[in-house]
Amino acid sequence: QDSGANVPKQKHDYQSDVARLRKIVINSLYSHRDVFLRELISNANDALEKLRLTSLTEKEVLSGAGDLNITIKAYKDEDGKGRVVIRDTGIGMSPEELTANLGTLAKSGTSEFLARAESTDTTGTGNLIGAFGLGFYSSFLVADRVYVSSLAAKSSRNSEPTQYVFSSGADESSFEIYPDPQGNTLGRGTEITLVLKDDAIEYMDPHIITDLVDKHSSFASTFPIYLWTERKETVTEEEPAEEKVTDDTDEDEAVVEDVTESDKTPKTKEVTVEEWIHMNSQPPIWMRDPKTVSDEEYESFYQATFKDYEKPLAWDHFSGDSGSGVSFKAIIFIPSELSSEYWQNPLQSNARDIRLMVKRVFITSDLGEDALPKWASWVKVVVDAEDLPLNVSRETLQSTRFLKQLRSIVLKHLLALLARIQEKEPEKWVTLHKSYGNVFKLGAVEDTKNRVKLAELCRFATNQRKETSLEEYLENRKKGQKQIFYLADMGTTTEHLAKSVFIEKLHARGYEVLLLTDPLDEIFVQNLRLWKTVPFQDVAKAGLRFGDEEMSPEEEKEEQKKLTEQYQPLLTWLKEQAGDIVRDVVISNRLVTSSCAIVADMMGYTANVEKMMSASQASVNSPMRDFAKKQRILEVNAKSPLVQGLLRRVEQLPSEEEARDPEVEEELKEVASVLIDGALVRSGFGVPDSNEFFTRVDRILRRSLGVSETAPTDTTVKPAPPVDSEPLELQDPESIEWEDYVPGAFRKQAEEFKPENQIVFEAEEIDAEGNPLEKKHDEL
Ligand SMILES: Nc1ncnc2c1ncn2[C@@H]1O[C@H](COP(=O)(O)OP(=O)(O)OP(=O)(O)O)[C@@H](O)[C@H]1O
Repeated sequence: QDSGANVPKQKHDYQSDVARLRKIVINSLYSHRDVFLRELISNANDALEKLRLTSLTEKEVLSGAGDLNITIKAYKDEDGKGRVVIRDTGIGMSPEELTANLGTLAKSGTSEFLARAESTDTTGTGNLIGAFGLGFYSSFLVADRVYVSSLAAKSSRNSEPTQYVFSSGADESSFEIYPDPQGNTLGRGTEITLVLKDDAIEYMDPHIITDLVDKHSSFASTFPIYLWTERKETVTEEEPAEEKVTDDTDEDEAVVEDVTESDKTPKTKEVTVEEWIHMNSQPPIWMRDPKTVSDEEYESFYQATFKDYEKPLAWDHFSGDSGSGVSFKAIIFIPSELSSEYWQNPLQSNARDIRLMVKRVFITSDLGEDALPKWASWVKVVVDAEDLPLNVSRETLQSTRFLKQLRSIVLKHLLALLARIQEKEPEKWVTLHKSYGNVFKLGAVEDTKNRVKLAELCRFATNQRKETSLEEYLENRKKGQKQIFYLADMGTTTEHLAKSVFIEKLHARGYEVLLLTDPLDEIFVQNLRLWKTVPFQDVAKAGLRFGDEEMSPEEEKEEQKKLTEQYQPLLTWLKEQAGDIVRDVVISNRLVTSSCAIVADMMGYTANVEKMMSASQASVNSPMRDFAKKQRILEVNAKSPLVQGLLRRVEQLPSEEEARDPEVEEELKEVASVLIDGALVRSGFGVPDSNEFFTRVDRILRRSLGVSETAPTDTTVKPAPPVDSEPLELQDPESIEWEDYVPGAFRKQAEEFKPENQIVFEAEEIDAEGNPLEKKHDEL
């Protein structure tokens, strides 16, 4: 490949993001130069896969070149520069595609990546490449100049393709596209020629190339990858060696066999034997016996196949028969982390990484929406089916029985793998749970078929320990306990929940309560309703039973009745005061130190559910919601001196109209309203009017301090000056040159404003006429 001096060349500027990316690549990634080879091999593999897929419906694309393979050749050109040429017989690119694919970046998250890479030092950038992948631009890590020659596959849309060249130097801000002066030499596909930088000449060494392919790319392709080599051999004159292109080294050994039988010493000479070595000749790992595959091989395979630069957390390699007569081999992988994209929209996420092969030939990784439930859409799977027809289209595939069976096969193995980690690998389990914990809760809600297994994987904090499974919770239940107690308040901390008024008594008595802070938790318990026949009980709701009550429910009712009679005047009076907020006022059996609390009735919403509903906006004005909102009960603690005191005061209120003292009544009402609002806050609800609430608190405080309740606060303030009628001098908005916003720029500016970075000016103060003043300031 050379510059093609006599052909018309079109010059294009790189899109600005490409220019930025190339700059990062060239300037700061010296220590990651090796990545170029795997990136180019991976692109070549993708192009071959695309060709093979297209050929299922359009045979014509296969014309032009024979085998589907990738070749790598390194040599010195006539100028003594090292060149590495990577060629594939894949789908190829038209000149328009060369321009669009290599001159622009179409990846999501590009700008964010670039901003992060630009603001990090070189050491941090390695991780960033890991997360992003540099693709084709990594060529410029090792090359001064890159030529990409490409001939698109023949198709109905492009029946006479022409071979074009993309050419660009590492230091250039533009690239050129022109017809290949050598004509259509490729037959089909793409050839990338890297003119190596002088300090990257080591990449010509076949041993280094072989090592790199072995380490990173031997699993990147199911197509053969050949490396061109030459070696010196001594052969007899009669039988000179020929150049061979073969993937079988044995044949070449036969070529050099000395077969001379003459008694004369045979004449020998040294010849150069050129040979294509097949570098990835092992069968794909999913076809091998799991016992013969090392952990490193699984890891490299996963990284190359799913383009994840992190190693997988765990995997399971198995084979089986689907029951519908399809035998298969499969590996499922759990990525080290759940991608952050997942939680942005978990209910929309479809499995995109089930790579279905038929007899080693990749068919598709898009098996439709129902390929896996949403909770498991992150799992990476390679599955090779022996007995499916090779030309299955996606539509027919989706209706095959095998696909439905595949779903349950994958889920069964995934759940077994998760359970195995939980049981046998505590450290890995902790890591796994950190990333996937909530996925199991989502799964238990979504996937009713696997609900029990998924719920077994869920963990919750409690008032007694950092973490428990539902199973462990039940093991710790107290005699007679027939409910799983929980308290949910999304967005708070478990420490905060542990101090809640609702668990006062349970905690004091030694009962364990699940403390749920994630929005998913409430949905989880509401859906499960019970675990192993034991129902969940929201301790912020009516219906709480400890299970060891000494009295029978009848006796309790009797006792409650007595207390209620005793406190009736207070209960009735409080109900008048709190009529807008609660449906009833009753004596509590859940409070120890707090004077009162507001609980949701069986049909009502707890504070947490109310929060969730406001967040979702789903049914803001529904009558059901209004009804449920009013299903709250004010519970008062009969043992609280405050409540007892209030009862006494209420009892003392005269009933005869003429004896009533409105001032005393007002004062008492104020106390009650603060008590009720306080109960709302304490129970996690919002107060209807917080301003009003604090005004009342203010009045009560004044009273307790003996300060006049009516004395006004001096509220005079300096009013603003009159409206300024002078017109402002406005700048023409068109003439303003706004700088493009660069993420991270504010942080940079803030850094610059640190005191040590401030510039100190020397200046003198001047009067209105511009004369210097006597007093000098040395700093401004
Ligand atoms: N050998 C090739 N044959 C055909 N098309 C190619 C080849 N190499 C690159 N391309 C095209 O150029 C595009 C850009 O390649 P690049 O390597 O920069 O990004 P990518 O492959 O999309 O992503 P990444 O490599 O980071 O996963 C590819 O998507 C593909 O369309």
